[in-house]
Amino acid sequence: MSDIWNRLSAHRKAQGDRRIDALFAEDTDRAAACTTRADGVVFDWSKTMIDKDARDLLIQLARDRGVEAQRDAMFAGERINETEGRAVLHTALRNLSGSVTVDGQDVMPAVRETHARMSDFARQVRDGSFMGQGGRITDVVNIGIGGSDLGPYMAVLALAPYHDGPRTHFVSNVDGADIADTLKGLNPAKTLVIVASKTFTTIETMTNARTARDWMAGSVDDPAAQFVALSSAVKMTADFGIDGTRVFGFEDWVGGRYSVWGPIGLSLMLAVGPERFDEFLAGGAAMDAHFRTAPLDRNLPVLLALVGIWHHQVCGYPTRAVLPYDNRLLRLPAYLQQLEMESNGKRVAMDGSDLTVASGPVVWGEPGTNGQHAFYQLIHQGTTPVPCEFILAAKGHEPDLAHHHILLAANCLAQSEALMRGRSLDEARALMQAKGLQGPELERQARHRVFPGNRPSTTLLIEQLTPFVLGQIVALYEHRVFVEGVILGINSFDQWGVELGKELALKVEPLLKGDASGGHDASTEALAAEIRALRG
Ligand SMILES: O=P(O)(O)OC[C@H]1O[C@](O)(CO)[C@@H](O)[C@@H]1O
Repeated sequence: MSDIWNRLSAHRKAQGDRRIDALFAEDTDRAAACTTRADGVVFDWSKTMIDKDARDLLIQLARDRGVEAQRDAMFAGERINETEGRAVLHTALRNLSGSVTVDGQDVMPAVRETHARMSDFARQVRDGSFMGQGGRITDVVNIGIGGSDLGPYMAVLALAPYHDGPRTHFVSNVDGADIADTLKGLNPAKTLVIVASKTFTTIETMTNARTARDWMAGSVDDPAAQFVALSSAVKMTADFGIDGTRVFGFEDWVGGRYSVWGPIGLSLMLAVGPERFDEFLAGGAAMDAHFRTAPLDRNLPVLLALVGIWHHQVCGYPTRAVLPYDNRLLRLPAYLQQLEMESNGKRVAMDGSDLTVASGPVVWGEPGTNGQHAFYQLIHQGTTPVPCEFILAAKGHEPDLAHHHILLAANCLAQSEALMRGRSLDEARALMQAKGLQGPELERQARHRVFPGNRPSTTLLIEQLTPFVLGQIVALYEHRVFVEGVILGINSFDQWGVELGKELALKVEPLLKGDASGGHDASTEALAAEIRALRG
């Protein structure tokens, strides 16, 4: 562990049982001093135990770990994904007027050409000049998993007020229930199926794609004519029978969980239209520009990452809750789970040595106010603090329901205030006294009503959830994950940890079919035998 990590942990220890609210008492300017802004996005991290010394140490950590140099290397198209020998250039997909070279070759003409083809295709589907074999396309089914599902699904839900294209559905799970429930009620002759898979080999996606093709073949003469492929493996899309005019390719320097900005975002483009999609890209590009130019101590992704590092690696809190007070960000926590846990859930550093600090935290969450009636009990009174990251828009999209929005916002602010302040035993006693209790019963009841408080939270405030702002938010989290990865010294862009389970699933399949036996542990063999018996 380097000196700076030791100093951070010594500083944390020295804070002892000091409280967050004491930091406000000491510094009346704290709320403003601990608020970082980027093009209308406001990030308040004042309700944490990051005091001035901790902040300086964290900024020093980012500087020492080479965040600025690594950031510049990423944007310059260097092969920073060393275990896969790839550049990391999802940022190129949202900066269409830019120029980036990989191995001396300008990659932007191809990016622009694919974007233009996608936009043309989306316009044709939306205005009816591209039709299904039974008429105008009414429904789009995106078949993909992981990054080929979570990004577009999250964004389509988030931008519901802008959705004026065909209905959009998402199928990801290999569980037949997913595709069966989705296709039920759809007219195959008016449905467009998108097979979204970077590799075009992912077993869940290819199984679902074949099922969709069979479903369509029952109703139309040429099912492949209503299929679209989004992939880096263009040859495999041809083998599946999809005509090259409906194949939108992308390069291997776009990681799956970073791919919503390009062809994998086609379902979003069909839903909201190419112009709104471009606003989403512009929001991402604006956050890129901020990330590239703002000094570290005023850099939003850097500050967000450092707050994460403080809570997980320094304070040792095992999880992080993302709590959007915006029902349309329903899938954001799931999207961030992949983005953060697939990127930074690694136990070795880039050079193969063991990490000497903890890897990324468990990320989870649910929109407020629903979560308040489910798991906030633990957040307020459980024994392990959970740093909470609130996300709130100042305005909703329903002017007639503004009173709902005020209530929503009031709940969000109240939760962060309650987490910080808590309720002391004396306050709880007073409450019980007011109810007429006394003696040992008063004491017992009061103890249940104590909130320890001093629980950290941050608030990300936006004006309204528009396509541009959604782009800013997604790019913000991408860069946060990148900065955390650089500080931890890991490669945030590979995902070897998903391979073993995939390989073994292929070996377990024949066991379940009764075509093979042996080669597995006794528990797996016994469970497979039980399943075979139950299936009859
Ligand atoms: O787009 P593909 O190649 O089907 O991959 C889907 C997902 O599978 C993974 O490779 C591993 O689960 C993810 O990184 C990726 O987003």
